[in-house]
Amino acid sequence: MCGADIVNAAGLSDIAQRFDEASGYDTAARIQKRCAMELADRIRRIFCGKSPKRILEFGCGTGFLTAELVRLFPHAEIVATDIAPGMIRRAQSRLHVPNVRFEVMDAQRPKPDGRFDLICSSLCLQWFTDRALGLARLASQLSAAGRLMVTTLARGSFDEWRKACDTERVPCGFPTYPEPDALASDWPVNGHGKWDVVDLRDTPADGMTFLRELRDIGATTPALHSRSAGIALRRVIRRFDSTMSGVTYKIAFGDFERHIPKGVFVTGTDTGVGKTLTSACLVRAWHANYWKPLQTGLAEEDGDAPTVRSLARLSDNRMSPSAYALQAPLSPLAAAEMERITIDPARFSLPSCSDTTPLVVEGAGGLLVPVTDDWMLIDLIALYGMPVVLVARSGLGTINHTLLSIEALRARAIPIAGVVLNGAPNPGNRAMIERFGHVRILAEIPLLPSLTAEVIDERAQFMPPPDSIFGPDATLSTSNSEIA
Ligand SMILES: Nc1ncnc2c1ncn2[C@@H]1O[C@H](COP(=O)(O)OP(=O)(O)OP(=O)(O)O)[C@@H](O)[C@H]1O
Ligand SMILES: C[C@H](N)[C@H](N)CCCCCC(=O)O
Ligand SMILES: [Mg+2]
Repeated sequence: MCGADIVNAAGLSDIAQRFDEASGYDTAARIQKRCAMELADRIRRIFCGKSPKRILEFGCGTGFLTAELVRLFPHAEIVATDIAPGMIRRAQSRLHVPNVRFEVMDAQRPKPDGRFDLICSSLCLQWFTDRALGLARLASQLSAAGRLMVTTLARGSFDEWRKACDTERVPCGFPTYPEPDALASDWPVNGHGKWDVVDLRDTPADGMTFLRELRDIGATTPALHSRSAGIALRRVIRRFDSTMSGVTYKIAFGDFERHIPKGVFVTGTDTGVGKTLTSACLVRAWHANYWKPLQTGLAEEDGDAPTVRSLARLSDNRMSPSAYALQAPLSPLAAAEMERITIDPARFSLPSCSDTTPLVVEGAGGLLVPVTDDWMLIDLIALYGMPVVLVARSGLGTINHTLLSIEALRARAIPIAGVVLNGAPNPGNRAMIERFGHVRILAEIPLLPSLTAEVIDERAQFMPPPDSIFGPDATLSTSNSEIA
């Protein structure tokens, strides 16, 4: 049950309130139970004997799937969430096990909570108002090869009811559920997903029972029970009862696996801090490809890609065009608004890269730079999951900026490869950042007399070897305690 929309006096969204009041859920939810069991069996087969360490379930309802997860993975840490507090209370009353933590959460805005090896949900996704964005946010919390496994309603669900409504020329009141192709296009860009649709038949006693049971599970939509629909509804029920023998649920089973490409995301404590310079050095040192997904300020400059191409002597086939190339020297959101463009953050597919050719991605400005009304640059970094190279000035003021940036990255469990200090060497600041940031200083770039390809050739020799970032003994900083 998900989907923050209109919020009532109790602070519950409209959808949350309906599920909060769905008192008869368990008895009416025959299909929900069958879906949860089938999804659990698919999860069992995918993990075949191995147990995910951390599991996030969203839209847990009264805990059908949660109970199966506990049975399958008794030693996993399970975080079971739902947008409706009433559902959480019922699930908690059903499941008293130490390895399950129940939380009220809107799955469309999942709160950062580390990495999960499995994120799963049964019959909740259909309540998302923006499925692609919601899935991208959830997939950002998957571990390196983590799985996102869900069920949702697909086109053709309740067609028997729709036909009765069409015959009686009455609006059917159900949303138009997506075709499998539409579902497929909503998979996040940080991995590979597939869907398959299974028909589940349900045989409620009659049309009135069908509607009442939908209400009992909180799954109805306002149009079905508005006053004015009363008379017309009785005609539809008569039509349904006289022509139909049951209801089909087209259940789409989704299975998505995260893939973290071999590369780094170069971000900084600020704009103008040396991200492009560092990117050019890394590209040169690693023979890497380069991408600048979000470029602004083209009214005043050529942009970072041409700069990296020239400084790192990069051929065109080693670069990809920016997803958005904007004129104003502003944040991507502000620059896009000036051009009446809406940035779609869930569709930034990474350019191809390979194990032999890593990818260097450069951000725009610092971490909390707005890209859309509810998507920051740091969310893009979390989505890709690549280790971060944080570029910071070397001089006074950098300790605060750098530790704040590290704190923001840690809060989202984004791995940090290390910090590049740019400017006149400052051993004191370096020591403070290492000591309080628990990060490696990957390189120090002094003030350079000029920026040429020859200077970059020379500086590239001081960059860390790729194996120290991507190899089996890579030391990425993932927590304040130590360099993992
Ligand atoms: N160590 C250095 N020595 C000399 N010039 C430098 C040095 N570092 C950066 N610069 C210059 O400072 C300016 C900003 O550097 P750069 O473009 O790399 O910053 P950035 O973080 O990529 O900025 P943006 O946020 O716009 O992408 C550039 O003109 C660059 O040539
Ligand atoms: C224009 C500039 N060079 C970058 N491309 C964009 C920097 C955005 C910074 C937003 C901010 O933190 O105030
Ligand atoms: Mg730059």
